[in-house]
Amino acid sequence: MVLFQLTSAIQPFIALLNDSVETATTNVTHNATVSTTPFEMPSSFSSLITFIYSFSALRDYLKLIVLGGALDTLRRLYAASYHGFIDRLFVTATFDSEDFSFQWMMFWLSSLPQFRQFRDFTVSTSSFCLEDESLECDSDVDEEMRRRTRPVRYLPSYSSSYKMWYKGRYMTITRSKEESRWWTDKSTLEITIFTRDRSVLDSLIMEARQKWMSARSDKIDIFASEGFTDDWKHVASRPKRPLNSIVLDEGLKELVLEDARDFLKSKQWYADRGIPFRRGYLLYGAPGSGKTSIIHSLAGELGLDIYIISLSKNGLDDSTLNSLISSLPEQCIAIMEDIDAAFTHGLTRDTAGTELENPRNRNPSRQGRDDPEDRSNDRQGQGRGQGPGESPASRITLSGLLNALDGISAQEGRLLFATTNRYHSLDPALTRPGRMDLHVEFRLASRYQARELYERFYVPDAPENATGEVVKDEEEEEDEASSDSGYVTPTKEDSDSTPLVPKAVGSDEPPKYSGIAHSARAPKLSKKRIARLAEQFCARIPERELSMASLQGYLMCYKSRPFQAVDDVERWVKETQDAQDRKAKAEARVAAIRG
Ligand SMILES: Nc1ncnc2c1ncn2[C@@H]1O[C@H](COP(=O)(O)OP(=O)(O)OP(=O)(O)O)[C@@H](O)[C@H]1O
Repeated sequence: MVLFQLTSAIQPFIALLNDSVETATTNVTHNATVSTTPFEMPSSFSSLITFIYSFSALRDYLKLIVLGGALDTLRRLYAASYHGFIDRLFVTATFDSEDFSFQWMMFWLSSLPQFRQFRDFTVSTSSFCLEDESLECDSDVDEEMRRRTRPVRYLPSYSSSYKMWYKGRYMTITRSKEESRWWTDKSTLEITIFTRDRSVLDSLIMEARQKWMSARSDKIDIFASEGFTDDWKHVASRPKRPLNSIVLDEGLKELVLEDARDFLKSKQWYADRGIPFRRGYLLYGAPGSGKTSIIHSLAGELGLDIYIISLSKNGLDDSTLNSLISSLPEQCIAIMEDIDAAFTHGLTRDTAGTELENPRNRNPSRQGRDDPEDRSNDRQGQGRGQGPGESPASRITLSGLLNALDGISAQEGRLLFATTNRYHSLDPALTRPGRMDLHVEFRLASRYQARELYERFYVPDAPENATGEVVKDEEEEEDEASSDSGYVTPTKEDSDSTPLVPKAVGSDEPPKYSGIAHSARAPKLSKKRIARLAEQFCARIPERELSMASLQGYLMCYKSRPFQAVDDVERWVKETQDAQDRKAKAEARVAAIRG
């Protein structure tokens, strides 16, 4: 039946062929009488085969196909046995540029002395180019150039394969770019070592990791998500912030640090009791009081990386959030800043399923207070610059967030830090123990904090005697008090023309000081003297009215003028209070108009 259909199908073509052969023959013989027999349609399968086989060219094609197939099979067999053989002799590892290990390997490679002997490189200033070992000629580069440009490194190029010896073993390194993914810069690094012992590869990776870690021992790595994907991306490296640079009420930072340290050591304790090995910290209180700063500082202190979870990120939904939290590494610090901002409508679990709106149009004068008006505004979808009808950017629901925090797939071993300026607007389900275990309040600056901040601000850079004190006699200090380091604040005109023109005491000619650091221009005071000034400074600061950030901002204007900072602080406090009053009155008027 099939054969019948086949033959009927090709019949028109054979007829066509007959016609064309007849026509061609007629043309070629120029009217000569030539008998041309038309093709006869084969009536059975065997006669079809015989018919096809009667063409000599087809016979040759068939032979070619069989021969080609045999050759290709032989080639494949050879390749398979060759790779099998090679696989037994070599250990091969591939590092993907989207994985962190790629950075270790690139950094390690570029610092190998034998790597420098090659002749073909890619020159790079990317983030894994750390400053400890860059170009050999870098020593000739002056300080300013160093500051203004990124360090340069030689990395493996895409076009070459590098052959070298590692601990007596032959090794090849090939870097290749993934051409199919034109929208990314994804590349891979393949390292093949001539050994049957996989521990050689282990030790190579450990060495690369160690080198990377020690080069970055003073830095913390920060990761963030891209919103639509559940991948973590390395976004920055920041120098560690010493914990003592943050001034809080006595014992507060020690409490958080000890709690975190204790948690990290207690995995077994949690396992024995069947308690999920996770810890959540809720840092709440006034804006600019050090919540974010202490998290960064703790990360440095505990040697953990920071993973920023931005709930208001465009495109983030419950399932992406869940995957993001599940894919956190076992020991890390996850931060959710301004967690209240995600709940623009004062969302509670009853409204779970409601999508959250784009946050962050905070009113600073209200932050840090439990303001009922704030919450009512929020419920109406106002007060953050987003109308009730506007489309949400983030699609997180409260139940989605709660599940992500302590659901079945939530990562174990992580420390979660959430910050908020509006503690009381948070849903109790979010703040309950198990999700937020330790609640820490950050208040506006006390006099104690103001004094500590002042002392740290003017602490001498380098100790000049054995006890670490910069010793000055009182007379010298009095001179400094009268001149306050001999520099004046620039006027608008000054700053328009030159960055800052200092005036030497008793001289009409302003000396050029280009490149002189503030610390060099500041008077060198003894610790005792600084302590006395700090006492005067803090006595003029009202208790719990100003934020630490604003005090820091004030002192920044007096970097090299500690005496003037004390003299002017009273006026500044008064002006700040007046400004706050004016703002409060304006807000009250707006509220009254709104009814
Ligand atoms: N307690 C503090 N000790 C030292 N510096 C502080 C302190 N609080 C704030 N600062 C300084 O103020 C700035 C802002 O601090 P930070 O971002 O940590 O405040 P925050 O409480 O997180 O503010 P927000 O709630 O607005 O996010 C930082 O530069 C920090 O150095």
